[in-house]
Amino acid sequence: MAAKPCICVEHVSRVFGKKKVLDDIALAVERGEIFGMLGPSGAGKTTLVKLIAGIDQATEGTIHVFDVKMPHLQAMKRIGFMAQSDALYEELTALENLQFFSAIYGLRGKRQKERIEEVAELVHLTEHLKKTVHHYSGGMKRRLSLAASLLHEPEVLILDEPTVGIDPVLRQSIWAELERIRQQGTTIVVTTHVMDEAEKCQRLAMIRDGRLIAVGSPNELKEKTHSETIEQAFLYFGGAHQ
Ligand SMILES: Nc1ncnc2c1ncn2[C@@H]1O[C@H](COP(=O)(O)OP(=O)(O)OP(=O)(O)O)[C@@H](O)[C@H]1O
Repeated sequence: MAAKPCICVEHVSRVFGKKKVLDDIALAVERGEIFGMLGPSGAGKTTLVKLIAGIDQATEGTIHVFDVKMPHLQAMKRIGFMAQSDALYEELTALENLQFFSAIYGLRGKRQKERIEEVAELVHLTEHLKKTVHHYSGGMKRRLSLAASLLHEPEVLILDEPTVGIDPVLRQSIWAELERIRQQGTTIVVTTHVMDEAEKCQRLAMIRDGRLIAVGSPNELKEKTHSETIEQAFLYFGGAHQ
């Protein structure tokens, strides 16, 4: 029997006022895959990942993570979430921020120190930990947010545009790291606008105007549409061929 999906989204809609931002979304994310969500600005990607992370609630439909109906506090402790806007304390140093977040996740003493060193190294911020976040560049804040989401080694990692404002070299090393933690069994959901990042995902969901227009591996999506690039495939599914 096939293993149950790690994340199961069934008939999910989200309405804000009169606007249906997500419309009848159904998808399943397998354990240990990097699952990308691709779509233009305003498509509904952030809204969907917030529902999966349990920080917002669907108007209709259900979301299960680890077989638990979201939102659920215990399940949320096993999830790492990196929001699009950095939720950092600007007046504190980077180190104090990481200490604060690790305390929330229940990391203390030696383990806390070790994890802070590991995640800081990973995002190349070791030399800058004593700086006040207020003095950080946009890219440094993104890297610090990513480090914070990794502190407690979550089983599911949800990243909303993690590499915006990050230079290409560091972007590559962050993706190499995501691949490494995936191989250790972490399930990763990531939203992106960047086509070469989409290629690095095991599977992709293409989202437009709150609807799921296609799901599959990058190769499947390209083959199905006789496209050479993910961008062409997206345009095809979005109706550009009609
Ligand atoms: N709290 C809210 N109240 C009202 N409308 C909202 C709210 N949150 C999101 N929306 C609307 O929902 C739509 C989808 O937004 P969302 O941020 O999910 O898109 P996105 O695909 O993540 O875009 P981007 O790539 O620019 O981040 C937008 O039209 C947005 O204005």
